[in-house]
Amino acid sequence: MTDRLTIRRPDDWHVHLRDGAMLEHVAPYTARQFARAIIMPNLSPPVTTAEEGRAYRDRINAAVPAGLDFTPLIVAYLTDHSDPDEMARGHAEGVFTAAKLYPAHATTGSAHGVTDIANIMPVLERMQDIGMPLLIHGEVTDHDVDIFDREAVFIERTLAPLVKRLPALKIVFEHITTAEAAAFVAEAPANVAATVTPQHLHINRNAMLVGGIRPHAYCLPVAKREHHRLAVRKAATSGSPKFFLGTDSAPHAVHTKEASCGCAGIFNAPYALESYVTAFDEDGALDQFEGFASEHGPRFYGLPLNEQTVTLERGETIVPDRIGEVVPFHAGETLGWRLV
Ligand SMILES: NC(=O)N[C@@H](CC(=O)O)C(=O)O
Ligand SMILES: [Zn+2]
Ligand SMILES: [Zn+2]
Repeated sequence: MTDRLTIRRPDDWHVHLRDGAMLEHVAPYTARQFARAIIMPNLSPPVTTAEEGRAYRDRINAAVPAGLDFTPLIVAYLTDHSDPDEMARGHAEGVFTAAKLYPAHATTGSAHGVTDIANIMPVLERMQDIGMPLLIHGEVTDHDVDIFDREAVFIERTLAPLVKRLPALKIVFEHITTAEAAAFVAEAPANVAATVTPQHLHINRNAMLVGGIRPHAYCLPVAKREHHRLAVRKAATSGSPKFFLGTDSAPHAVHTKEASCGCAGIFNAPYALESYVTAFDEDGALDQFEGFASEHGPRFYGLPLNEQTVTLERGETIVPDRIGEVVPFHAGETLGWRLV
């Protein structure tokens, strides 16, 4: 039995650090574990220009405690009015690592998102030409589609046609939650990959709804049935280079979650590595953890692997009920691994 695991320092390929006081509060948790992170741009207002991206990067760097080695990778928020030249300029100047497609009104902070993918086709064509990755919140927003089906329907209606139309575009299907998504990505060409969150490895929809409604288990895409959780877990622990770590840590103040209309998002940053490694351990896949956490992501993005290491060991991690104004994922639980 492995009791200690030393791996290359991981990166988080999908995280919400927010802005202002929340940024100050949450950035240290991400920076102490991860060397780099893809920072989601769904601020209000969203990060749409290279100039806004640069200013946001400065604010993030100022919020990271001195002595922590951490590089934020900034992402452009695509709107119906995004300009191919502005995207290409931001990418060439090293501000925008990627661009994010939020279907309008699909999730938190997506009101300025794209109403029809046809509106951004010139931008996507340019991104394909310059090798700039497209990150996707993959859910349709049609009112006649059940919330539990929105990811699978997105594959049929939007993602599969997009991959056909722009076969060389680098695409990350973010925070996958279904067997359909895991299968689609596994069978797609090498330029299509996916991130997987800790919550979608650990919980199914019962966690949200059994014994009372549990707002801190609510995020988007919403957790699905158990067979979907198992399929996502199998993909993550398979060793396939198409699946990599992206926490989707999405902090919301407790009063905005525990409300008649609560916000979507789970704050998992503080114990992200302990949470992931627990799932890999349960599946007898500790030997696949370094690939998932530290190698597949940088290889997909064309970035160097980190040279520093981190060590995880078997031992108790007690997750507190609250961290400031935010309830963390696994609140009140004890995890069987700790970050040394
Ligand atoms: N995942 C979530 O439930 N919420 C995210 C947005 C997102 O990633 O969809 C947020 O910004 O709060
Ligand atoms: Zn999302
Ligand atoms: Zn997210």
